[in-house]
Amino acid sequence: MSDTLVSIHTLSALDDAQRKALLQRTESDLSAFIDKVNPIIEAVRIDGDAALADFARQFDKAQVAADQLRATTEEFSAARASIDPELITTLEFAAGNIRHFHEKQMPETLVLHETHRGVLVGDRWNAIDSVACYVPRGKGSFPSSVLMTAIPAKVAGVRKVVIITPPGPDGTVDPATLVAAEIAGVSDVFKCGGAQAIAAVAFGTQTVPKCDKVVGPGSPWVVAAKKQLSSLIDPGSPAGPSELIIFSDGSVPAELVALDLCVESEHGPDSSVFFVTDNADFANAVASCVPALWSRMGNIRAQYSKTVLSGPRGGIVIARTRADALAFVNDYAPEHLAVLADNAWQYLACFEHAGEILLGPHSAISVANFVLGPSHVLPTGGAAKTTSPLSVFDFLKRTSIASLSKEAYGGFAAHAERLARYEGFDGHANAVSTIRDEALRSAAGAST
Ligand SMILES: NC(=O)c1ccc[n+]([C@@H]2O[C@H](COP(=O)([O-])OP(=O)(O)OC[C@H]3O[C@@H](n4cnc5c(N)ncnc54)[C@H](O)[C@@H]3O)[C@@H](O)[C@H]2O)c1
Ligand SMILES: N[C@H](CO)Cc1c[nH]c[nH+]1
Ligand SMILES: [Zn+2]
Repeated sequence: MSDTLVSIHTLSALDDAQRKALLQRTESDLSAFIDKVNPIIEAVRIDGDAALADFARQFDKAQVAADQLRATTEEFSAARASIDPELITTLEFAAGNIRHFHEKQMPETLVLHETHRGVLVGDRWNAIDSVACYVPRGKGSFPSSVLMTAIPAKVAGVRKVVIITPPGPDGTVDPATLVAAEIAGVSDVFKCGGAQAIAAVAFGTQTVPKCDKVVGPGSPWVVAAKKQLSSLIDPGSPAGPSELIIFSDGSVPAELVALDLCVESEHGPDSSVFFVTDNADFANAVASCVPALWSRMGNIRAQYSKTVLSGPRGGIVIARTRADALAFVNDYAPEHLAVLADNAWQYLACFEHAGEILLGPHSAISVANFVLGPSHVLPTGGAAKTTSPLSVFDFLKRTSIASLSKEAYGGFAAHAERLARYEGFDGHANAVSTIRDEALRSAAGAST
């Protein structure tokens, strides 16, 4: 049994600075990563594929020749042949649910409202041209992230969807990642990861195409590179190290909370995972269940989980009152929020900021991570205060559409002219003055 203890943070005992520190994530201060990714970005800009091959050797311990960065059709076939057919069935099950959820999310292509007689205003939605989906492979492989990024992009209608993912030491892409790409309908998979992969799709290299946007989760190296390259490529919302807050009033077994604490904390030492409650006895019961669960995990995963749950970015937060507990969760704005309570729906209105809210003891975080339907790519680092989960809307943009009839025009032109004159724009004003009326009249006369 482990002698590591789960951190207990008593909210009422913290001063402002300590409470603020509890809200910090690894990605709250990226300066150390930014210093290191800048030369990587520059090398890819100058040397393209050759730099990608060098960095694969350096960071992924992989031998990938500069002219072999693209996964071949033979590699796709070999990947399919090498994995358990039941895993393929599961990937297809997940893909079906993800596709279904995102198809339901699609807006009407053209939405128009008649705000005055003869005045039509509205929105037209259409897809962006190209997107790169980053699929991590540092502390594990993530075929689920292929499905969670590429399927919403395809449903939205993006013409060019590519995948960038670090090669393994044998120089190939993780086989389930390739099969997931095939299931998602993506055939362009490139063997590059980390900051260098983000630079590759931002600049374009001899092999990797320049893309309009990059989405997908990643380590702080990836998040830092997205930030540095945001003037060249749309970096989407940050999806950095995984985060989870579990809220419970104590109406479920303590072991359930402990099980879920071990979910996102096993991603890596840079994750952030808390159980927040106002029930101190229940908190202690949860803390005492966790070590037995660590002993049922592999060494590396248990070590990551211990590091997170016994450190400053994890453990149990005990609030004096229910309102204090809920306020802490909203200040934190977690990526995932699990509400483990018998009557979980009663708390929904209390939570304003979270990437995802899972209600009730059967809405398991692991089900949502892998197969439920909504994307597991969610805003981290507090970005859930202003941004949303990855969805079809990340791959769509709106254009305002408007049309005025001849009859409606008159009711608007004089007002427009008045404001134009006030703002000092003669050209604008003339274009809706009697000069336009005369031009329109003479055009009408010419056509009769
Ligand atoms: N927020 C979300 O939606 C979401 C979803 C899934 C996963 N995640 C998170 O994604 C992350 C995945 O991280 P990962 O490490 O497994 O894979 P990763 O692919 O993001 O990172 C590995 C890459 O980082 C680069 N790297 C490693 N060490 C480096 C160094 N010293 N200098 C420069 N570059 C270096 C290498 O290029 C390597 O290929 C995890 O933190 C996980 O929690 C988040
Ligand atoms: N928890 C991740 C999102 O934060 C998703 C994931 C994929 N695999 C395991 N977990
Ligand atoms: Zn996870």
